[in-house]
Parts: sequence; structure tokens; C-alpha cells
Amino acid sequence: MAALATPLRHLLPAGAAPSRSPDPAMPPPTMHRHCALSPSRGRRLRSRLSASASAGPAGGRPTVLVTEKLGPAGLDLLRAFANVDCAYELTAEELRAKVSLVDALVVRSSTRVTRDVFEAARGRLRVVGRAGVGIDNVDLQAATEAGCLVVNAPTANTVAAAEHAVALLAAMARNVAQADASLKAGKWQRSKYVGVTLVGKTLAIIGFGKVGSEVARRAKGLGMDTIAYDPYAPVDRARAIGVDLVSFDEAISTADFISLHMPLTPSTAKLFDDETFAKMKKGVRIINVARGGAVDEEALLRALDNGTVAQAALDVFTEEPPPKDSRLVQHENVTVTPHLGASTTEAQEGVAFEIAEAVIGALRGDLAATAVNAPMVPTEALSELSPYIVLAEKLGRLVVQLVAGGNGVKGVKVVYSSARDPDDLDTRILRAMVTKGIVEPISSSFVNIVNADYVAKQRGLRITEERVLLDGSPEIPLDSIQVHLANVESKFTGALSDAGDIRVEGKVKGGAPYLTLVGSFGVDVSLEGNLILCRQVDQPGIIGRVGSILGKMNLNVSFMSVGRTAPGKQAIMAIGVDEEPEKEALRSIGDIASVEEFVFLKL
Ligand SMILES: NC(=O)c1ccc[n+]([C@@H]2O[C@H](COP(=O)([O-])OP(=O)(O)OC[C@H]3O[C@@H](n4cnc5c(N)ncnc54)[C@H](O)[C@@H]3O)[C@@H](O)[C@H]2O)c1
Ligand SMILES: O=C(O)[C@H](O)COP(=O)(O)O
Repeated sequence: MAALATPLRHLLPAGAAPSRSPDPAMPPPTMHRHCALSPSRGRRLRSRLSASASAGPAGGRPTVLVTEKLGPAGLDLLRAFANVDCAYELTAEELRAKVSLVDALVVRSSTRVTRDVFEAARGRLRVVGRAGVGIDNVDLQAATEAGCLVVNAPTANTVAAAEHAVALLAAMARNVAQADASLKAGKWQRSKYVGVTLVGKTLAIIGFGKVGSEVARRAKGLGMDTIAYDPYAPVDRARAIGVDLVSFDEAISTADFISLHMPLTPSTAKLFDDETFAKMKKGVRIINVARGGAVDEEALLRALDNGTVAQAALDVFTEEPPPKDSRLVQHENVTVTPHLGASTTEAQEGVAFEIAEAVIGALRGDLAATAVNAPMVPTEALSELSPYIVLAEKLGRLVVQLVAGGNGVKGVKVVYSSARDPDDLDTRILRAMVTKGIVEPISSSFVNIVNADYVAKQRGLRITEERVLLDGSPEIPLDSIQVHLANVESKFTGALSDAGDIRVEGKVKGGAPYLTLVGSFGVDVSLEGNLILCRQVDQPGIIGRVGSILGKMNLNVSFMSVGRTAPGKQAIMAIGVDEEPEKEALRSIGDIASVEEFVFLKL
């Protein structure tokens, strides 16, 4: 049995102090020094959190409710520590009735752990364990508000999902499901079910994370030319597997087969729409074992009907189960399975064991590496830092959207400017929130103070922190936070510092987060809603032209700020808009002669 997580290992990482020299492009600090986590604060936190750690009510044996089938080894492990109640296919009402009698709940994807469930638990439920990766069936906000830790099992089903993708790929290419149904219906249709070979064909993997890279290894073994699109994946990891990372357009336009392995995020939702299908090779074949929402299912149907897509193999659907009369499911060129990616005996054993370990650890008061929410943040740190926590996450979210590709996001530097003694400023939660902002929009990971370092390490992200000690009053915890991404290309070159890093800086003003620096351009905009950044030659009239384009589209501009290097030279305009502009509006902004580049960012 693997060892259970060391208490607070991930909350209190050793050696929080990085050792980097100052960025020459940064404003000159009055003094610069690095900090380490104060040992006394670490001890205080440890004892406070372990004081709350015990087992069931009044320190007795805890009770765990398991609502979906789990592998026996995981159940045995749970039984060694707790009373286990296995109750499957509960109605929502039955679940609400039971949940107030248990300390932990273990589910897969069919149990909906809604706000009602947390309310019905009346404070007793301390842990929800999701035996799998996706936790869209658990209301995380409600869990956090209820002080309930949510843990998942993010790695044990990776191979199963990859094998299922390969199984679908081969089955689709050789019409296995269709031919099986035909023969069972008494037919012998050899010429109807002539397939296509895999060897020498190009497979494009979209999303080169845990599952995507395992699919790549297997596809190479089948003799397929394998390419991948993932703007955030490290090039060296792809190279080690013999996979070329290419642009999205190159991936989809050159592939004979396309396999989806990215998470469902705002930027991947319906990524496969009419426009995307139109760029594909005629006769392409698609496999989706990721999430149904990444594909516009109506557009896929059109592409199947007009022959752009020869075949599709789908394990996941926008709505699960899909409607019985779904045209997509019934389509003769579509092979379907009912979300079976993780369903192997071995994966379910692994997932059950992984989740049992995490749930037991959490009931004991350990903060597991796979925790997906963090209710246990010290209140005093939270109240003082709360506006900076928001700022840190927004800066992370913003900076990652400026990445164009290159070597993948690896080096992140967070620079805190403050007049406060480093020992009196605990930046772990800020660093965690920068990580959260960077990682969450591009992955299926959920990041918080508990798992931020773990997630960063898993993704090969090296987060370093620097302190710039300012003169002034230590009353205010921070003057500004800068986030730098090194060795990446930017889709907005105006965001590059003189040192070539993507650099953004923010401050808290009146309790709200503001963007104050982009590359070398000073700006002053509230970090709310959506942002358009334009770089242009500084000359009169541009603000009016952009404003009138947005006005014509009926888009409400919430703020505008211009930063320039010198009059008549380069300038950056930051425009806040409440809603996402149509592509046409963005195109018209790009068409203004003196606008050299622009980017739309969701905050
Ligand atoms: N069908 C199943 O039963 C099953 C089983 C396991 C996982 N999954 C799903 O598969 C997906 C991938 O899982 P994973 O464990 O490999 O996650 P992961 O986080 O390890 O990998 C996801 C990868 O997608 C990349 N990515 C993010 N945004 C992207 C974008 N816009 N374009 C291209 N790439 C992008 C990320 O950089 C990351 O490398 C998840 O959605 C997960 O829920 C499904
Ligand atoms: O997110 C996951 O882990 C997979 O989609 C599998 O989900 P399942 O536990 O419902 O099989």
C-alpha cells in the first residue's frame, strides 16, 4: 500500500524562497531580497489544522457513504479505517437523507453532489471523494462554503482512457461495431465494411496532457505519424515521445485522424465547430474520449452528412446520456460508447484505491495532493490578502492567455513589491492563485493552496518568487504583483518586457484588482469582465474609431486606458468590455491602419 500523504506537505512546502537575480527590465527597487516561510507560522498552521483532524463524530470511527460501484481494494482500504455504507442508485432525496449521517461521500460521475446535498449534510460531511478526474458533478463552491474538502483521483484512469481512444480509433477504421451489428442481424456484408489502414496515416492529438501523450505512444506503435496541438505542453516532453507540436490549423488540416484530449474549458467549448470542420481534410476521422462539450454536435452532424468527416467515434456527449433519438448517436458513420473511457477493471481498482487513500488522509486531517478545493485557509491571512488573492489569480489567467506557443509554459516568476518585512507577508496563497490562474484555463486540474505546487510540478511549471522591498508604510501588505513568463512566444508582442518575458503587473485600488503594466507599457484598468488590448502607433483619433466600432456592435465599454512609451511612438490601449465581441468587431479593430496588433482576453 502506498503511504498516505504527509500532513500539510503541500500546504507548507519547504524552501519557499527562490533564488533569482532581479529582472533588469523591472523598475529599480529600493532594496531587493528574498524571503523564506517563517517556521513559526508553519508550526502554528500545522497545529491549528491537525487540531481539527480526527475521525468520526466525537473522535469515533468515521462513516463513509459510497454511492457508486468502487473497486474492492479501495473499499477494503476504506473499511479498515471507517464504517462503509454502500448504497447505489439513490434518488436525490435518499442521498439528502443519508448525507447528514456520514463524514465522507465517495462518488463517480453519476451522483450529483449539489448545493442541496451540502445543505442537507448540516456540517457533518467533511470530504467528498470523486473516484475519477472530472468533478463537474460536484458543486465545488457549495463544498467550499460548507467547509467540505473535495478530492479526486486524477491519474489512475489515464491509461484506460488512452486505450479506449485507441480502441475506438481502430474499431472505427475497420467498421467493427457496424459489421458486428450487421452480422448479428443475419447479414454477410464484406464489401460494405471495407476499412482504412492506420499505418502511415497522420494522427493529430489535440491536448497533449496525461491521456494525450499516452495515446501518442500507442499510435506511434501502430505506425501512425503523430502530431499534436497543445499550446501549453512542453516541447521536450513531446520530442521525447517523437511527436511534433504544431499549430491548431496545421494539426486539423493535415490529419487523417484527430483525437481529442483537452479539458472542457471556456476556450475549448465547441472548439470543433463549422469553421474548424471546414479546415479539415475531406474524409477525416474524429475520436472524442475527452468531453462532449468540446464539439458542436450539430456542426459534427453537418460535417458527417457532407462527407467532410468520414467517421466519428464518441465516448462522451454534451448531454449524458444523450437523447434516445439523437441523430448523432444513430448516424451510421458514428461509433459510440457510453462514457466508458475509465471503465476497465484495473483503472477502477486504481481509482478506488487512489480515492480511498485521499479520503482517509483527508479524514485524518492530511491535506492530500489531489484536493480540489481549499477550505482550510487561515482566516487572518485570508481577510488581509483577499483582494490580492483575486488580483493574483486574474494576473495568472491574463498572462497565460497572452501565450502563443513556443516551448510551452515552464518558467513563471512572481515579483511582489512591498514595504513589509518578508517574514510578515505569507505569499504562498498568492503563488497558489497565480498557479491557479495559469493552469486552470488550460487543463482539467483544479488548483488551490493545497495542490498548487503539486500541479505546477506535474506540469513542469517552475514558479519562482521574488520580493522587492520598498520604502514606506508596512500597513498595506503589497504595492504590486508582477507575473513574468519566460521563454514563450506571445500572441501580443506588446506584452513582452525588454528581457523578452511576457510581463503583466497589477495593483489593488479601492479593494479592486487593477492591471497597471503590460510589457513595458503602463496602463490603469480594472480587471473585470473582458479586456481588449491593442498596440498602435500613438496618434489622435484611434480611441474614437475603436469606440465607435464597439458602439455599433452595441458593446458596452466599461473603461479605456492608453499607455505609451513616448508621444507619437508606440502605445497600448486597454479596453474593458462587458460582453465578448463578435469576431467581426474584433476583425474591424484589427483593420484600423495604425493598429499593429490586438488581443481579446477573458478575465
Ligand atoms: N472518457 C473518459 O472516461 C475520460 C477518462 C479520463 C479523462 N477524460 C478526460 O480527458 C481529458 C484530458 O484528461 P487528462 O488527464 O489528459 O488532462 P490533462 O490536464 O493531463 O491534459 C489536458 C491537456 O490539454 C491541454 N489543453 C488545454 N487547453 C487546450 C486547448 N485549448 N487546446 C489544446 N490543448 C489544450 C493542456 O495543456 C493539457 O496538456 C479531460 O477532459 C478528462 O476529463 C475522460
Ligand atoms: O473524468 C473522468 O475521470 C472520466 O470521465 C471517467 O468518469 P467515470 O468515473 O464516470 O467513469
